[in-house]
Amino acid sequence: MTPSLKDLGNQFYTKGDYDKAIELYKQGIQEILDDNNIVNEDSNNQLSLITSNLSISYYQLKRYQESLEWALKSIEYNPKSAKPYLRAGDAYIELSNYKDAKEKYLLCIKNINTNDETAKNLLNQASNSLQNAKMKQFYQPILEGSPALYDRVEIKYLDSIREKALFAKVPIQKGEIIFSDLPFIHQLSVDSFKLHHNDICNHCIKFIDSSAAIIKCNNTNGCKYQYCSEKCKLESFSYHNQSCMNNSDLVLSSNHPISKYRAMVENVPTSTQLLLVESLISMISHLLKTKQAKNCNLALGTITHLKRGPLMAQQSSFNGKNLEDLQKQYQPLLSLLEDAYGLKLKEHLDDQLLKNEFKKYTNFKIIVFSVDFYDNLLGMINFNSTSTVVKSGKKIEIQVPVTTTGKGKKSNNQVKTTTKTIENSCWGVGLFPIFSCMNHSCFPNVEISNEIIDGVTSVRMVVKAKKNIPAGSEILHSYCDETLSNKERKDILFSQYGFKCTCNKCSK
Ligand SMILES: C[S@@+](CC[C@H](N)C(=O)[O-])C[C@H]1O[C@@H](n2cnc3c(N)ncnc32)[C@H](O)[C@@H]1O
Repeated sequence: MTPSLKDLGNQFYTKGDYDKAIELYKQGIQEILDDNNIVNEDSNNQLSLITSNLSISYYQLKRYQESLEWALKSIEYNPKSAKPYLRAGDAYIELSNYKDAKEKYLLCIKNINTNDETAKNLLNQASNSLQNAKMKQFYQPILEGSPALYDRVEIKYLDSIREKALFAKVPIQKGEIIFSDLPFIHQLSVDSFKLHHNDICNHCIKFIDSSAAIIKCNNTNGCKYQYCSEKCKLESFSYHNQSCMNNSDLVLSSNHPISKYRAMVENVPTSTQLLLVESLISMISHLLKTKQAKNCNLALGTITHLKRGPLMAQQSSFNGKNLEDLQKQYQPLLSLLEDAYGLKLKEHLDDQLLKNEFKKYTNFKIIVFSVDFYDNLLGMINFNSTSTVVKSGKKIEIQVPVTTTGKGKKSNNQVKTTTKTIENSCWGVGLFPIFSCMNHSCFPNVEISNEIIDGVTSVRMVVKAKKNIPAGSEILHSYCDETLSNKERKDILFSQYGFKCTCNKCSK
């Protein structure tokens, strides 16, 4: 049996000769049309298959408009076939039309009506592509909005395990800065705030020169927040507004729920993360009250797209702790946040949009004060946040305790102090929109820091190539110290980030 023109085309397609494949597919179409004066279902099905192949051939040649046109033709010939919708969706993605891509992927999924291996693969491909379209619809405007920062990277959805990932769009040389990212929200550590609130901008964490003008927070009633510019003051409004200006007694009153919350978290190892949760809840509440967002997710903006999951459930599966006990531990903190930032029925909830945010449970609590939401915020911070170190460039002297243990069984410990010279720096934790799309590798190809140029640091996260990175490669950094043992890395990655690393180094 002589092979059909379609089969011949397929042979050239497999060899990567797409031009020749296109030529043969087009001849094949003509042959079917010439042979079939009367259009019937069989010829239409054949035409749908061959035009779908034409679409993918043009796609391979990066001729996306033609790829789309042939995919749409293929759909016309057989609207019940699933694959042409996938082809059309893929072409729409390349043409930056994410809305139509989403629609076509959904139609592809809807049209899959068998359960064999090919159908399962197609379903998997279409589901991943649908996620990719949704993700791109959100991230592409951010990347394109700041080309100076982000024009060397792109974000793609990989699969249901690793989800989003960051890729190099161009070849990158070792040592080059690939991109840098400003935090969506940032929290200074308790110690850094105590030590530095007088010499930094509370929003951008820049050390302010003693001769420069300092802009104070509007609240004259004791708030220690200060800024280096009106812009920083304005930008901090969404998260600082409620914890300060609406509560003029806050700083003075130790009975205020916010003061109590801060006092409760002050000495726990994750204090900075728990303070960041407070800032996030403050921000969500502010945006809901001022009707700038319809619901918590919209209030979270960019952060909505960060990887989330319940941290307590993660921890209980890691160390066998009882989930309910863990949740009970957090309940007092949550109640304080609700007292401080809760929406009041009469004052704020006359609006249908906000009513939709109500928990259907008791007492008209809104979802933001449910333990599940709090847990998801903790998970989101755990999976995505990164520490920042901003240095002033100067050294300072601090007193550190020296503990001397006297002789004898019941001797008293005498605490003496000694002077230590340290680099004057501020520690914090931030959530970064693009940076947080980067996956982990135990063989990272980038290193991260807060240093833009020699010795000058800021709260901006700077991602530098550790090796040459070819265009199209995934950009990966290590979530833990790569020199740790396999077991140590495995434990950190699972307990903190919720995944089991499958790289060659970990599988040894
Ligand atoms: C900062 S996010 C990275 C972006 C993430 N892929 C997403 O879609 O948002 C961290 C999360 O990504 C996933 N992840 C990162 N690296 C991974 C890897 N090598 N293998 C499996 N999952 C990984 C884990 O779920 C982790 O908690």
